[in-house]
Amino acid sequence: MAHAITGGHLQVPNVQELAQSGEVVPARYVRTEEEGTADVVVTGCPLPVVDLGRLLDPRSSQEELANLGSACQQGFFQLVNHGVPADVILDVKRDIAEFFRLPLEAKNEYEKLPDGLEGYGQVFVFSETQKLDWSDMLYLMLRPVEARDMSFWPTTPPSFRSSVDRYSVEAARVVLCLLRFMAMDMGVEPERLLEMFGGQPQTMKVTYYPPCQQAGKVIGLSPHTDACAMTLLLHVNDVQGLQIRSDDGNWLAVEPLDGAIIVSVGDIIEAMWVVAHGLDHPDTRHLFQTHDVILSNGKYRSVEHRAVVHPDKERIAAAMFHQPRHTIMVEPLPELVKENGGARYKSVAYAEFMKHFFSVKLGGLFMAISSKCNDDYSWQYTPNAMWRNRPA
Ligand SMILES: O=C(O)CCC(=O)C(=O)O
Ligand SMILES: [Fe+2]
Repeated sequence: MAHAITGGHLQVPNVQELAQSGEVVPARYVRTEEEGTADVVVTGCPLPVVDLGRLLDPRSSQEELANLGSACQQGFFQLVNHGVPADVILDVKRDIAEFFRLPLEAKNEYEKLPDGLEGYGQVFVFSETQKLDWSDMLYLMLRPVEARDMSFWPTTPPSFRSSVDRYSVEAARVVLCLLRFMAMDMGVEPERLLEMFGGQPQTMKVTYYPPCQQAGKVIGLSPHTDACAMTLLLHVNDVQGLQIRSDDGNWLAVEPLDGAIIVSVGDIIEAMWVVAHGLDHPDTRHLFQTHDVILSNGKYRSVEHRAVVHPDKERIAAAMFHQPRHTIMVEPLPELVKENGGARYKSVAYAEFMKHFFSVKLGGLFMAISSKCNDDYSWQYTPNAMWRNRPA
């Protein structure tokens, strides 16, 4: 099943080795102007800042909640006072950086299998002609804990596993906290939203961007939105490269505050917001009957972003992706249905919802992402339950 779904990722060269060889950058990595090298990049635009300490403090919570809501509508923000102990962050950064310094043979002990996602290597290469990203990655399933495949977890440096585990716990805590406040901002019962995130599926993708002599001609990570509910992004070293698409089509270069964690709203939160409020959105409109669609004023956004590389410095970024439970039904939250005059919506299995959402958005890429879930989480397609109409 997983094989049929992923279709297999094609083997491509290790980019770190390629960079070290000093050879001319192969044509498959070189982008044209149409492929983004001529895009306008705007610097010096700070991302919104959300203060978790202020959210948690009853004296400032209300004010900060409004700030969170507006940051989520922009899609990206930096989280300060997140409460993740400094040593947890330092340890995970140090161990990740050390892993990528290992010789190739040592890193390849954790090599990704051709039809899998987890492990060390390159992902999402489906065609011989596709342009390639100037990066390697290590991808691990972190939560639920029983879904971990330890054969992909490095044992060098020796503290790698415990550092990642400790950071995973902290990231999950922060996400739970943010979800609770997001629910308040959306006007839905926090427990109702949190229930969808029980078990808190979490994966980590560490991306290693080697320096590149032709940095302006390659892309470290192609433009995309995150196929998850919420991402926490940690800059493992001090080299910047994240860029966010602004409404006018230009790229905003992100310069995070010291110690901040970058949070991005993923496609699922955007979709849930769509479902919760019944927004008329081109990506999901086909999931609803026309008469089910009710327009609403605002929404959270999952914003396109990309990563560029530095001419002479390596860059490492660790993204923690958070998902809802895989067994949920995506359906309008009852309180909002009530608020919206008892509108009728279809309930749809999360798996099917995602399949449709991403087949529109990513041309099927999601199916690759979900493949591991099929094996480990008993991801169920229940075709008869998918499109049932709910009575008002
Ligand atoms: O490297 C970065 O800053 C971005 C990483 C990212 O967007 C991702 O892993 O999805
Ligand atoms: Fe991303």
